[in-house]
Amino acid sequence: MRLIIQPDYQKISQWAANYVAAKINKANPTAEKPFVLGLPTGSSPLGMYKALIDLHKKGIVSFKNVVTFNMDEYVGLPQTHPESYYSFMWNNFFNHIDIVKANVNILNGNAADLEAECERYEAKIKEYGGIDLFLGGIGPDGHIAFNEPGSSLTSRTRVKTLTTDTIIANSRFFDNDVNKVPKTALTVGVGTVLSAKEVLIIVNGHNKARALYHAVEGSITQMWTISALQLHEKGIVVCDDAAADELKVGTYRYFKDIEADHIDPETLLK
Ligand SMILES: N[C@@H]1[C@@H](O)[C@H](O)[C@@H](COP(=O)(O)O)O[C@@H]1O
Repeated sequence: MRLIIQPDYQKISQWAANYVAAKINKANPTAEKPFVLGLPTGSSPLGMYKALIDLHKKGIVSFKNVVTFNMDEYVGLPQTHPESYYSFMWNNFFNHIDIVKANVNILNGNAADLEAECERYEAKIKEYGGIDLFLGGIGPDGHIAFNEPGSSLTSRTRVKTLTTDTIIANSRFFDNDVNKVPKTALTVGVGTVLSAKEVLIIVNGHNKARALYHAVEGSITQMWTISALQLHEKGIVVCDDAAADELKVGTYRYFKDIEADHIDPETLLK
């Protein structure tokens, strides 16, 4: 696992955006062979989306031949609801770049048959030959997508019941009213994320420090589903100093030291 520690949120957002843009450019995608990107919602990736929009506006990256698969979606929330992940993605990212609408894939939380919807999603990812780069954030309890504590580390896309912790955390988007937060969601599995060729996770803020500790220094456990990233060949975590608060000083210095020799993705964009 690579752990990139940056001083603040602005820096991690820019680092992640540069990395994504450099990957897309390197792949030189075409309509026949698009670059397949897995995408998260939440506050963690917002800065990266802004930075990617900026890179697009400067003509540094194009999403024309990029296919996206979102991680998750609430069940039963109308697509047009301002807090649906569909609205989030179009408002915060897709409306501002040159993505082709048909290349955007978001789970349909209003499908008549939710299980069939999940199977369709996995099959479609396979049709594209898998996800090239899966981006993500984590919850304070270490969940990735909506893979709550106790989720199988080999799970695939399915319906999940949200924990009280997640419902409380996400109520900030629903007038702070837990009763307005959907109780279930469709989510890719931990196994779906781990099947991607590469995974990049953004972690910021002190409230994620315990989760980051479990991700980096803890044992692999279903109770902190992000810890499964330790099994991935190419897992990258980009975090800010505040999120690194629970790491051992030695761990912090170790990653700072070995990352010092890595190429800054910004240089790949010039
Ligand atoms: N399903 C999403 C996750 O994908 C996200 O990582 C998490 C953290 O959100 P935030 O980035 O807002 O802290 O929230 C939700 O539960």
